[in-house]
Amino acid sequence: MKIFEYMGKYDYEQLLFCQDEQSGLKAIIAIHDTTLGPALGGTRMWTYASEDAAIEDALRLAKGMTYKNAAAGLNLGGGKTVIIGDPRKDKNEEMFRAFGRFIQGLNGRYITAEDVGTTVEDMDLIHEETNFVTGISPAFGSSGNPSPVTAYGCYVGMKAAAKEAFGTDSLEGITVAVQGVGNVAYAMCRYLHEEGAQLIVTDINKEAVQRAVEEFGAKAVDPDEIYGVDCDIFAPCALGAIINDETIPQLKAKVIAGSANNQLKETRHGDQIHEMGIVYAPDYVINAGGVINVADELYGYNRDRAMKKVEQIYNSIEKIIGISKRDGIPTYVAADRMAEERIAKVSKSRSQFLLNSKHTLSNRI
Ligand SMILES: NC(=O)c1ccc[n+]([C@@H]2O[C@H](COP(=O)([O-])OP(=O)(O)OC[C@H]3O[C@@H](n4cnc5c(N)ncnc54)[C@H](O)[C@@H]3O)[C@@H](O)[C@H]2O)c1
Ligand SMILES: CC(C)C[C@H](N)C(=O)O
Repeated sequence: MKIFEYMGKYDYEQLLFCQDEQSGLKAIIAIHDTTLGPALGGTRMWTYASEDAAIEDALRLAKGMTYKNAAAGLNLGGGKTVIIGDPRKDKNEEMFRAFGRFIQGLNGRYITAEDVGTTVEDMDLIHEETNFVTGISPAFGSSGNPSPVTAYGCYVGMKAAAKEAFGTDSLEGITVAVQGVGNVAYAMCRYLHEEGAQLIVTDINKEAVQRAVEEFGAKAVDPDEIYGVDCDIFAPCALGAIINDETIPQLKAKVIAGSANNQLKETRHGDQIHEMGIVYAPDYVINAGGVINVADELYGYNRDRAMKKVEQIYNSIEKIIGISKRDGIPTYVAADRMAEERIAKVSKSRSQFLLNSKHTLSNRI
């Protein structure tokens, strides 16, 4: 991979490779943009097919966090970490403590939290070495696992998208096909079930499927079948790049609204679903509940305040659909514009000179 070429193309600030022989830590921290503030983004632990695949994932996810944080109105930039390894077998205390020390070395440029493959317990270990970590245990006055809050944000965002497609935001009697019933989707399915939606689920983890079948009366299908099932809403809640050339022709849903990051394999796939009349809730807008929740820790965690902000995801999705219709552009473009405009405006307002302790004039203060 031509790393500098890629970083230059999308204007990344920094990419760090962190290695600790004793614990087996191999981590890649990507910082995309810190115009709005320190980069906040989770740590993913995953068995990547190659080092290049891990680097690309870290970079793509970090950029997504820049847009997510900007669109959510947070004063935070975008970054992400991937740890190469199997979260079921390769974790140990030393690994997360070593990782915490690397984060501490960045002196606040990057703040981490949970993502796929990492847990509150892992964040607590990182917290032994640095304060630049969120999503730690409620025992520390923190917000804990972000997934249930992400799920709530997805649920309200899905309702806003449904209103556009079906004329009502009630999900009663609506059929939702859910890909991946892990931490976020399990909690999201509970909201959907309570509102009377019919669920079709799939997961590569049979126990996760069984739980959804037993608790929510969901119908189970094989992983390859989920794209083509008869449904009103498709909710991608596993990994990225699942809106692609193979899956789009199979889709019967009128709405795509789910928690997965980087759902569009390429931007042209966003154009394609727009032309098909599918209402797409942009991934980083609908799944911002978790980051909104953990970011509140930076001010001293207040759950009511955080949940009020998460409720706003409904309005954000409505606004983006409005811009998309007004300007005749796909929703993913409308969301990108919203985020980019905010970053550009803040960048401009911060361009004036401000004296700090390092400047030659500082002894005149
Ligand atoms: N956890 C959060 O707060 C949060 C916030 C924002 C975005 N997200 C994104 O939402 C997605 C889900 O996150 P999560 O925390 O629930 O992760 P998770 O690991 O708990 O759940 C993902 C589920 O998807 C399943 N899966 C993986 N590949 C699959 C496939 N090919 N077909 C079907 N199922 C498959 C896994 O077995 C797992 O059960 C991820 O893309 C994550 O980045 C999560
Ligand atoms: C900060 C975390 C809650 C990040 C989360 N995994 C996301 O992708 O938004």
